[in-house]
Amino acid sequence: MTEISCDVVVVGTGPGGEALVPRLAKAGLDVVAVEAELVGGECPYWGCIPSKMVIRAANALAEARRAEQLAGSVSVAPDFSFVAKRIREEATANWDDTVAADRITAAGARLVRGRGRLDGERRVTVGDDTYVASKGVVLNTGTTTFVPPIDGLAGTPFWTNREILEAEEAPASLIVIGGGAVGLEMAQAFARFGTAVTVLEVGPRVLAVEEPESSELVASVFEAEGIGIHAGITIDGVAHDGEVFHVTSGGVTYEAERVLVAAGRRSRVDDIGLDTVGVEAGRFLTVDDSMQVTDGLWAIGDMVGRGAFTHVSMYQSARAAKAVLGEDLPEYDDSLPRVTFTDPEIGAVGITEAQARERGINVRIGSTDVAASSRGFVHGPGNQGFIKLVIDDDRGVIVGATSAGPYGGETLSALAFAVRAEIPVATLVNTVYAYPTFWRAIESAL
Ligand SMILES: Cc1cc2nc3c(=O)[nH]c(=O)nc-3n(C[C@H](O)[C@H](O)[C@H](O)COP(=O)(O)OP(=O)(O)OC[C@H]3O[C@@H](n4cnc5c(N)ncnc54)[C@H](O)[C@@H]3O)c2cc1C
Ligand SMILES: NC(=O)c1ccc[n+]([C@@H]2O[C@H](COP(=O)([O-])OP(=O)(O)OC[C@H]3O[C@@H](n4cnc5c(N)ncnc54)[C@H](O)[C@@H]3O)[C@@H](O)[C@H]2O)c1
Repeated sequence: MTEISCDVVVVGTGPGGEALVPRLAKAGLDVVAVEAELVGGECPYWGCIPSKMVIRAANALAEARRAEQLAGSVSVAPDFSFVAKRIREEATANWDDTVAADRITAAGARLVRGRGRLDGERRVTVGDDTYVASKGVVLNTGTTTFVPPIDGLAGTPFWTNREILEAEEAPASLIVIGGGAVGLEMAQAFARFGTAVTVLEVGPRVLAVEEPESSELVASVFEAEGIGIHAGITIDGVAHDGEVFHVTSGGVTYEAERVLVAAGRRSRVDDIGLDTVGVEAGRFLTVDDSMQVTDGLWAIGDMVGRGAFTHVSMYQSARAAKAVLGEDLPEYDDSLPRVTFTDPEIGAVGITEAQARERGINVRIGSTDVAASSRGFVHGPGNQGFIKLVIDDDRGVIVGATSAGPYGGETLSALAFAVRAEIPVATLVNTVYAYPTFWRAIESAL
């Protein structure tokens, strides 16, 4: 066992860790980055980027089909190989992280390939080496796919987000277990490539973390596109006969060429030696607003349970950098903007109506139908959407908002600033909204 000294060890380089390492190295610290798989984590290789490329391609197909109603006849022949190629050549370099790894070493940090494990305070072991960090350790070990304990599932060749984003062709049929962001985004995108898709969701509604209106909108659009949505069901068993999956639920058997397990994520907190520093993690690792777990130990990203999004991980990375460098930190922004990239996009920020009522807020709701707005009317096919504002009537500010519709994630930006900066509703009402934009619908909702 060799002991190697340094200032900071970053264990896991998801998007936040990947950004943190050069930032600390450029500030003059001796930084060691430990990565078990690919530098950059899930987002660039099996998450955000390739999934959004599939969605971009699928939406182009959907728009081409809509042109039939707007601009004349169009012939669409979906071919998944185009996006499969783009994912290989433009997004992931065939799942090769050389460029990202070089960025780390070029910044003066050391990159150690392997699985890191805490070995007492400020110590991380990788293989035969133990890194002793004078300032401390930052954990960014992320999540893995949660595979629900469904009878028979474990022994089958099911797909996770990784296999579906490595696919070279769209399967003829697909059963999606889980109607959250991963399941819904992939369900619609593959359906637009011609895959027959069925979504099975154990909860009472899909996209349950968002407003009920968002769930209803997505379900109705999906059903109109021929996607089967079954919520409030229990999956009794999964079998694979060598060619076809058989998924049974309440006396019904669904059959498909592929099954995608998109039933949530599990934090990688079990095998990273937290016991050696006296920390017990539940589903997530608890941190304070400076991302500190205990003295000399920080954590960022999905594993801290403050929103499993790349932008959250990056925000926390910047905070952890300041904390490690001993710089002052402003208050934590917990406004949590987020976008589910279905079509229509479901953008949301802050808290939902139900959460506001649970908190005892004197709630006033503003809402409007995007399809009925001037821009929605002009847009025509694919114009479904709504804007919903959750207003704290006592304080006169918006505490949560949903922007669902075409470019709903972009329209969200105005609402994200309104929530974050607590712009008074009176000011928002006394504002000019450009005509005819989608964001002008915010005025109607107000
Ligand atoms: C299909 C899909 C689509 C998504 N789309 C979006 C999106 O559009 N927008 C968005 O904001 N978010 C999206 N997300 C979520 C986003 O990918 C995550 O929030 C983001 O990757 C941040 O994760 P993280 O930094 O916590 O860890 P991860 O990305 O999981 O990275 C953790 C890293 O740590 C490494 N590691 C783990 N254990 C060890 C160890 N012991 N030693 C060394 N290394 C270790 C892993 O190999 C990995 O590289 C998506 C996720 C999925 C699955
Ligand atoms: N656009 C984006 O920003 C984006 C896209 C994808 C993922 N993400 C992030 O990744 C996280 C993980 O996404 P996810 O969709 O895997 O998880 P999720 O937790 O959002 O959704 C999982 C769904 O699976 C359901 N489920 C669980 N067990 C089941 C079972 N046995 N049978 C049927 N359904 C079951 C749950 O009720 C839930 O609705 C998200 O919470 C999000 O933060 C973000």
